[in-house]
Amino acid sequence: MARIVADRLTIEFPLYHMGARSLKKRLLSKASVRVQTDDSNRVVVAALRDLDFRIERGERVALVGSNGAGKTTLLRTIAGIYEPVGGELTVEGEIGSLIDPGAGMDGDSTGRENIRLRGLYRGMDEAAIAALETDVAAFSDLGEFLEVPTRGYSAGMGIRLAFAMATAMAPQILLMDEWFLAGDANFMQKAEARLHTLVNNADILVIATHDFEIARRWCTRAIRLNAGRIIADGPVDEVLAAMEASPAAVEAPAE
Ligand SMILES: Nc1ncnc2c1ncn2[C@@H]1O[C@H](COP(=O)(O)OP(=O)(O)OP(=O)(O)O)[C@@H](O)[C@H]1O
Repeated sequence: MARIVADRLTIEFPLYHMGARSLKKRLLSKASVRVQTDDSNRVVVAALRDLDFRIERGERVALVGSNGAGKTTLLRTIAGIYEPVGGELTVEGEIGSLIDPGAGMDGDSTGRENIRLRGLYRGMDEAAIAALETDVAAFSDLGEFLEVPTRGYSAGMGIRLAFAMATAMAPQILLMDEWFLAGDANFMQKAEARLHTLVNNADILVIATHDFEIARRWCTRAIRLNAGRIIADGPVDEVLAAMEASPAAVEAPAE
């Protein structure tokens, strides 16, 4: 059973380059509710603050909000890339993520080796790995580039391989950032059909996007973030209509 539950989930990023006594630090801490000093007197950005939500099986959720609102940070936290500094996040279900094209990819290994590594990591047997290899090779259409270390790929090639790998295995929870739209038009046509199958088979979908059309097309619920806090959570049409009526959200006050 897939489920994501956040209970006062908080994520902070330390800003290491600021010295303990810097003037900049004192000024920033006074002027901003997001740049703060933590208990160890380090300067931190409060990327997500006290988030409470539940996402249950069958839900299709769009994370929306302006630049720096926390959408990508939340996706990465659900994917297990960042550890909460406060609160709790419970994720039940196998995750497939289309967040960073390069994530989980070894740049020194070829495309083909990366496919095999992913299969091994997932505990697949040799027959399943061979099937995965055939499927990803056909879908990504990388030809001889499949034999080249992925470090040498263009951005578009990296996206093709990452997309083909992530969508070859049906995850229960599918996390997507809108980078996948960066594919060229031909690839996107192919990608959409595959994405539909994947989304229909996934128990939970979470997309971070600025694009209302994408949110309306793929999602039923929207969570609006602003300055690291949830300021709206409900049916996608209602949340987006409110955003259209009032695009500039007010900075949430510090507690
Ligand atoms: N690795 C990091 N180190 C330091 N600060 C970070 C890091 N990642 C994100 N942040 C900060 O956390 C906040 C939230 O960023 P995030 O990328 O999650 O926003 P977003 O809503 O995805 O924005 P965008 O729409 O611009 O992609 C920002 O203030 C950002 O500067």
